[in-house]
Amino acid sequence: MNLLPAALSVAGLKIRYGKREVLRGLDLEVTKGEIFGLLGPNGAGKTTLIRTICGRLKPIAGQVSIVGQPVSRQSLRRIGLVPQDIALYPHLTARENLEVFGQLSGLTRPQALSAMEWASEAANIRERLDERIDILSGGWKRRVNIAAAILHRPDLLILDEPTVGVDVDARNGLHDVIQQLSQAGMGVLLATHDLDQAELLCARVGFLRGGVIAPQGNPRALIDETFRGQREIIIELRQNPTPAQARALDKSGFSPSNGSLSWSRIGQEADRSAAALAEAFERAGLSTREIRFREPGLDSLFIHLSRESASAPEETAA
Ligand SMILES: Nc1ncnc2c1ncn2[C@@H]1O[C@H](COP(=O)(O)OP(=O)(O)OP(=O)(O)O)[C@@H](O)[C@H]1O
Repeated sequence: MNLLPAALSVAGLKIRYGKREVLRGLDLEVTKGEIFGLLGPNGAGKTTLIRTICGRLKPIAGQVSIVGQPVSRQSLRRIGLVPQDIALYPHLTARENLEVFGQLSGLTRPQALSAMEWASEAANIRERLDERIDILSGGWKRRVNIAAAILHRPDLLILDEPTVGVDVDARNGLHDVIQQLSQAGMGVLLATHDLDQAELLCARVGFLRGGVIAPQGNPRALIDETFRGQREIIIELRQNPTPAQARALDKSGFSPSNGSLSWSRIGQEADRSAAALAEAFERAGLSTREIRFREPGLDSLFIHLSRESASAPEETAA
């Protein structure tokens, strides 16, 4: 049993924009040392949730606690936020940026120096400290942004899409940094569209849809519970389907997975049914380049849940 307060605890959170309730009784807990992956389609409310946790939006109901304390000037200081857009001074060096952020977070000069030392090590940016931000690549900027956000050693680190616009090597470097910060005891809330990243880094993930986070759990366990041994069939087409063909594919349970040439569906089909499927596609005027099967991943679950949400009726507050 964990008797320490969670890094973040959200209970029954409701947020409304005008008549539209975007968060409808949302519950979430991120423990210290945990990386929680916040997933959800565009417009589901991830930014709204992050803004509420950071005290920028006032809920109409529910509570947010940061290390056991309700949102206040004091408790907000225990959060480090790395926003989606790089928030650094482009004409200053990484070191100068950290100095500015150190001053802004109210640290004395000696405290700021030791914080800079620690944060540069933790974000692995020592070798670039004296370079100007505007000449750094996306990955390095992101790491400097993380260093700036952790200067005050927060208990909760919120990362909003940290690997957007970052190449593969830099993405791996960022993953190492995030993992080390969680191992050092920070709770990490990672909002991401990168499902491979979530599967790799997060012990738990949650899908924000319909104003709540459901389901939540270990990625592998959620995949196994949902698909129960079924496999994903992926069909690569030779040419884009017409709108009518795309509608027919959608009706048969297929979703486009990577542009409109690749379609996938979860099913019971065995390898030997690939030929029969290819024939059925040919009859519908769709020539197939490849049909393959694989174990479903978090991306398959995401597509499955997004389809479910899309077919659910939209609710509006009275
Ligand atoms: N200030 C606002 N006034 C009215 N509606 C808003 C406001 N901010 C966001 N919304 C709406 O609330 C919903 C949730 O928006 P939000 O930006 O939180 O989603 P998101 O999950 O962060 O999306 P994305 O992944 O695209 O960043 C959207 O339908 C959006 O249009």
